[in-house]
Amino acid sequence: MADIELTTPGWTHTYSGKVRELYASTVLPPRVLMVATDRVSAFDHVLEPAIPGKGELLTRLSLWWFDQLEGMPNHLAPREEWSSIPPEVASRAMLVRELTMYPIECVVRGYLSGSGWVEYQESQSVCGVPLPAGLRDGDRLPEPIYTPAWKAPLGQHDENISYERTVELVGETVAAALRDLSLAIFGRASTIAEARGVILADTKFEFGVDDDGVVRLADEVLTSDSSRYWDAAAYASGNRIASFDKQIVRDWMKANWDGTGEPPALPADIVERTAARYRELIATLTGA
Ligand SMILES: Nc1ncnc(-c2cnn(Cc3cccc(F)c3)c2)c1Cl
Repeated sequence: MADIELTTPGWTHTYSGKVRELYASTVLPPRVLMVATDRVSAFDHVLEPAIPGKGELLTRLSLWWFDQLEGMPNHLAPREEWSSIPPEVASRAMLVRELTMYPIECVVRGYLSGSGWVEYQESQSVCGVPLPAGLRDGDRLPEPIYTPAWKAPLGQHDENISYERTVELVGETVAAALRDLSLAIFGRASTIAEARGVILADTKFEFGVDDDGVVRLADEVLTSDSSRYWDAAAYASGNRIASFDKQIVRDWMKANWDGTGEPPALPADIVERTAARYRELIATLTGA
């Protein structure tokens, strides 16, 4: 896509995700530019039109969380290098160290919802993790559970795998580190979010390793694209669908698309309500 290349020299486009673009630096030491677009995806489709400001809002959220999670090595490049970020994408880009990424989506669930609820009804377990009987949709789990997935090549579905399978993929030491880091970060993020009236229901982390062997938290972190956020007050009063993430879009799609062919365009009010929800989440969490 012609408009993918940056006008600022020194960057080569390397990856297109559904809603993000990756570029490799041709001049700096091994650095990667992660650019978030305003595109929104649901049900494995990129939807039209884009959500104005989404890329910037989710980038600000990631950066805020990286700061909150001090002590956890991450992939952000040193701040003094950030002046090299192309101005054309600066508000929605992160300059990061190039890592060797682990092929594991480190999913942590603190609540039962989405595909987890469907699976629980059939097997009283989620991704092979047995759960107590009698849980209802949206219930908080007794303890957060780690339910990894194998990171399929872009465009394919990630595949839920057992912890034992992650050991086969990355070895016992790294598999244990990814699990323990994911659960620890989820615990800290949940506490920070709940102190601000927001429930972190579930999220997905990705990690990589640098040339010195340091395991670093990578990719986007705790954004409304990689996580489910709910309003704690609404949840407490029994409203289990007041979510801060893409639920507005998902619900509209479910009501207006039979899942075949190209999805319909989102109406203007859905676009605006979704943009407002993203702004509200960032304001509630970061205060900005
Ligand atoms: N620090 C890093 N070093 C090397 N590679 C990555 C890396 C690779 N893939 N992804 C996910 C992705 C795919 C498509 C577009 C995106 F913006 C992001 C992130 C990272 Cl974060």
